[in-house]
Amino acid sequence: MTTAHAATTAPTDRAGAPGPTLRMEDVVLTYPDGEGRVTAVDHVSLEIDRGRSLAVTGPSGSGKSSMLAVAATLTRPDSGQVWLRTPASLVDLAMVDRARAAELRRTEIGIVFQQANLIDSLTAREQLEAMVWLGARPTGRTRRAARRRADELLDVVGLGGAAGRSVGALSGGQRQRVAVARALMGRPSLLLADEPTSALDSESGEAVMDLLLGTAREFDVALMLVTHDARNAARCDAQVKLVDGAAV
Ligand SMILES: Nc1ncnc2c1ncn2[C@@H]1O[C@H](COP(=O)(O)OP(=O)(O)OP(=O)(O)O)[C@@H](O)[C@H]1O
Repeated sequence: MTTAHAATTAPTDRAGAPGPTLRMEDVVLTYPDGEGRVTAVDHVSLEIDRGRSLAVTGPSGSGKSSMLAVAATLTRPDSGQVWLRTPASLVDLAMVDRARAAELRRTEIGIVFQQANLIDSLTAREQLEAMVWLGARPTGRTRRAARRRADELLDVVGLGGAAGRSVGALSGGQRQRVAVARALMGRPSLLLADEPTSALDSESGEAVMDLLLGTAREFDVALMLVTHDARNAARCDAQVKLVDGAAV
């Protein structure tokens, strides 16, 4: 079994102790396929430390998105452990129920997909603020805090001047930068990005990569990047290549 590392510290098993932010151990994921099952992830292990980045590469159908879906709590693996270490807890994502998974996706796990999936009628700022309303009934204080955080993050992604513009009026690259800002709203420990630049021209794609790698370092977030682009993969601290679901 090969373990891909974007980690510098030894794993330990206590919350609060040093160790990788994400540690996936011997993960297996299968899907129903006619009478039988297809193995999408085949005994894969990997680690990512806070502030570090890991690229998951491999040919089409090799299991990259499935691996990310497991780390995102969107799919539960058949077996294996998926340890997420946050400042407050150490949790096996393979074991959490749907409600806890949804809470973790709001607070500890930021996700960016190929398409930004924004609500066009909202402004960039509202798009980010909506992340907070999903978790709690807004009060005056949480409203002000959400607005402050949204504006800070829009500044970080270079869209401070566009906070009040409808996202439907933004370019593809700008929309993806809003999606990155939205993924950071909950102050996540883990940022997951699935082909975040493949719908963009090379210049916008590079800007989004700069942003993802820069924010991972700056905010001490562990970044998993699914990509088929060798240049993007080479910019990450480490890489794992999947072939037929297995790390090679
Ligand atoms: N919901 C599903 N039901 C059944 N099989 C699936 C499902 N999702 C993925 N698979 C299968 O699992 C395997 C891995 O798919 P996955 O999408 O993870 O690969 P990928 O490397 O991300 O591919 P791509 O680069 O084309 O997006 C493939 O054989 C795929 O057909």
